[in-house]
Amino acid sequence: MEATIEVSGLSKRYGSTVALDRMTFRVTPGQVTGFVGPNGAGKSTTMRILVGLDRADAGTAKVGDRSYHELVRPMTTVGTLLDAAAIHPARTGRNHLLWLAQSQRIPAGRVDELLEEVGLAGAARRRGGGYSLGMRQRLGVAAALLGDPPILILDEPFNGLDPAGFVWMRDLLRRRAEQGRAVLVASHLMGELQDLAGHVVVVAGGRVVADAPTRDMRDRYGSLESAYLELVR
Ligand SMILES: Nc1ncnc2c1ncn2[C@@H]1O[C@H](COP(=O)(O)OP(=O)(O)OP(=O)(O)O)[C@@H](O)[C@H]1O
Repeated sequence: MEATIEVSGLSKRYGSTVALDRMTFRVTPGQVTGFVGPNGAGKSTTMRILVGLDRADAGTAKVGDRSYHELVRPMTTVGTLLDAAAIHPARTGRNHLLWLAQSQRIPAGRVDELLEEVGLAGAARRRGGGYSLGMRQRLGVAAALLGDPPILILDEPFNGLDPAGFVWMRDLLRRRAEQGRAVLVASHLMGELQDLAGHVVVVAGGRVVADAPTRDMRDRYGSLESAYLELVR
């Protein structure tokens, strides 16, 4: 299986709202790809469709050459962080991960390994409902990494993290990309992405307006932020 994400001619409407309008791009392994665009541009909708949480009206969305529904143990192909708040408030962080691991036949030992890696070992036996936003985010990352997937799809992974958390997240994403994984990161943090992402897909109004190496955008516009502001005007 090739660690790629492929979105082709993806269209989606919610009533009279056009969320996606023939969205098309490809994410290749070995680098972080930034996914940027104004509020409502269609980033989350694209990601939700990629991981089977929503259905497109037209077009295809593939992870590792397959649509999400065709994956037998999806968490071993694609790790997702879309909504960090999506944890059962009464369940402990550790039980949340254990339950996910069990559903995918992932060894339980992996859970404690990951709790350690995301810095939640000390809070693992506390209820998720009492977690701060940053702690939920860390738990969400642990869930995404559980199946050691070659593809990661993360929506605003820096949300709620403290400064040390930023450094940690940056290193984690960079390392995963260097290992040859495909890493798609939606974010509004242009400064962060300028350093982290090798490639950027800019979207507006449900379609791609630019798809280029970050270096090219920086060379042409001075910074990723200037490129963004120019491109989505
Ligand atoms: N479940 C839904 N019902 C109705 N409209 C929706 C739904 N989900 C998304 N939309 C609409 O689709 C469009 C794209 O939204 P989407 O959440 O994908 O944007 P986004 O790029 O992720 O924005 P943000 O940067 O604010 O997260 C918006 O106009 C939004 O209002």
